[in-house]
Amino acid sequence: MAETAYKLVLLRHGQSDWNEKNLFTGWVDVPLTEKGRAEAARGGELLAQEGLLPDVLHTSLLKRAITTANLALETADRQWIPVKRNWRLNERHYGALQGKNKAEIRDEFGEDQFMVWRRSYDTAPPQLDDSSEFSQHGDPRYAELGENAPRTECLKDVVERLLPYWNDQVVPDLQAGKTVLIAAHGNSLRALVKHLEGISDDDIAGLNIPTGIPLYYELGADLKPLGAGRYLDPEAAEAGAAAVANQGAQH
Ligand SMILES: O=C(O)[C@@H](CO)OP(=O)(O)O
Repeated sequence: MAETAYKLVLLRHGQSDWNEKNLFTGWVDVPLTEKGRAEAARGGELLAQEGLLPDVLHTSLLKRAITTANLALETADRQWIPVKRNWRLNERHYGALQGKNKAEIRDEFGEDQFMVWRRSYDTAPPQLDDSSEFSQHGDPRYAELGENAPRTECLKDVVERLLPYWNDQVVPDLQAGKTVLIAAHGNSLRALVKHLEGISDDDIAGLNIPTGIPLYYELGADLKPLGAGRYLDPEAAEAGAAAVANQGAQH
């Protein structure tokens, strides 16, 4: 008998305005660039070519993920599928770094501190003040969070807030035999991949997720990957991940 194989596709949004400008973004709701829109459409093309047609979509509450999913599904002719959106799929809240240039932060604080803030598992950047122009304080989409809305997060915080959504909302869709598309972000997807693949707290620092390229997993009945995750365009994914890793060096 064939092994159970749940089908899961992870898609980081295409290039955003602030990816292009090399700014820490987090929960700031920035749009895609034209390049990002093209990446998203190409992502949909890859899904269609592979016959990986999503039955249900889960997105964050941020327009770069929402637009990416819309464009990909339009290309794959799957605009009609049901959609669930949740803040638990949002990018990591980048605290006081939101809106700051990555290369300038690296220059000002040094490579070590920069890497701790950017890729350590359990050290969050300083909190973002509610009065900052880059704060989400008072944003109606986070009303349900009240005073518990994050003002900064480390990756560990993201794992902790993401897993209840994974278990309660995504897993039932997989178990119902649906091909699930999750359109989200560099760090919320790093958190999910860490969980799925059992990557250690140290090793996750070296994992970077490229923009706009579907990452496909087959999961067994125990919800663990049956093999390695597979990017539908592996060459572009390798180049894209290297570009993400290198962002602090780009002036
Ligand atoms: O700025 C951000 O929100 C994220 C993703 O773009 O950046 P990083 O890859 O540096 O964690």
